[in-house]
Amino acid sequence: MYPDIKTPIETGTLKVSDIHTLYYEVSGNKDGVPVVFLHGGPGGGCDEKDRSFFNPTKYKIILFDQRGAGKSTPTASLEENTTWDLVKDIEKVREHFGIEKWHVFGGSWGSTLSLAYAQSHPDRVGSLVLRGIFTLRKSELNFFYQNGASHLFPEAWEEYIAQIPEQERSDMVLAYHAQLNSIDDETRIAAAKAWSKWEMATSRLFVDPEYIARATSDHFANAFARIENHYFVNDGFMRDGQLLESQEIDKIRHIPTIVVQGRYDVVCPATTAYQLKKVWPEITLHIVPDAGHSSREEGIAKLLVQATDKFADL
Ligand SMILES: CNCC(=O)c1nnc(C(C)(C)C)o1
Repeated sequence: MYPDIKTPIETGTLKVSDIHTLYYEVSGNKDGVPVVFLHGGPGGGCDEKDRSFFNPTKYKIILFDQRGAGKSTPTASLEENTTWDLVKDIEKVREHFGIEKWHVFGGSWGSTLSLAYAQSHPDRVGSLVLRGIFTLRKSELNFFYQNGASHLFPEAWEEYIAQIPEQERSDMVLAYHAQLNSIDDETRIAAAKAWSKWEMATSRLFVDPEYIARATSDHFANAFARIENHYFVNDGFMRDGQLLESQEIDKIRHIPTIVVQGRYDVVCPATTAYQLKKVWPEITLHIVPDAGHSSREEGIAKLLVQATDKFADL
């Protein structure tokens, strides 16, 4: 990855609805090739290291926290917070900067949102760099939150289900929804930490205690868990498999696209990236043999930077 960028060249806020105001920042070259970074979760917010996937001399690097995430306000708000609200927000950010067309970069939920945005506004997307493909199908949610990843991380799974009474464990996403929306603060925070810890404990090939520690900060866990769960109980506000439908892919087939996928990604397993390649053979798909889900895994980060370097000169 490129060296850390500790200070953006510009930060600001953008009011996008009666309720929501987004935090954004610009790094790199203010007159450079524009790229927008779409973070994961949903609800995960941006991290300063996300600036380093891009050559700062070539790119105008635009990061923003999606509704309710990171520094956007109100924190963890679920009102007017849907996939299609976020797609409209991306257009509002683009128009705010007076950009005609930009590159789009997203991993995990960020890949979901990148696909939804590109299929809604294909003429605004110069290229796509995607990581850990997630299309929010019921089968994907079932694998990670009900019966799949649980067989690979039994210790972390035991902690995740301990939060839920046995009689409610047949639908973990729904059971967590009740606790994440409880009127009792303690219940809400405990559920948010347990939900977030499950994801952070399974996001890397080698479990990273520091990475997990981030999940247990109240502010992060609250937004991450509540917003993720809200989207999942609503099936991402999409038809099951919508983003992979051939008529949807036809809208973006022409867009240069590179996908980087960890072989041992248990959060967003490689099967979805493979399905995307089957329906969209024009994409370049890299499956990294020694990586899990995180964009910071060495093999994944290296190929992501190779991809952004390639597209900078498009
Ligand atoms: C199912 N959600 C996976 C996702 O989008 C995601 N995983 N980790 C993240 C952060 C890096 C933003 C914490 O997002």
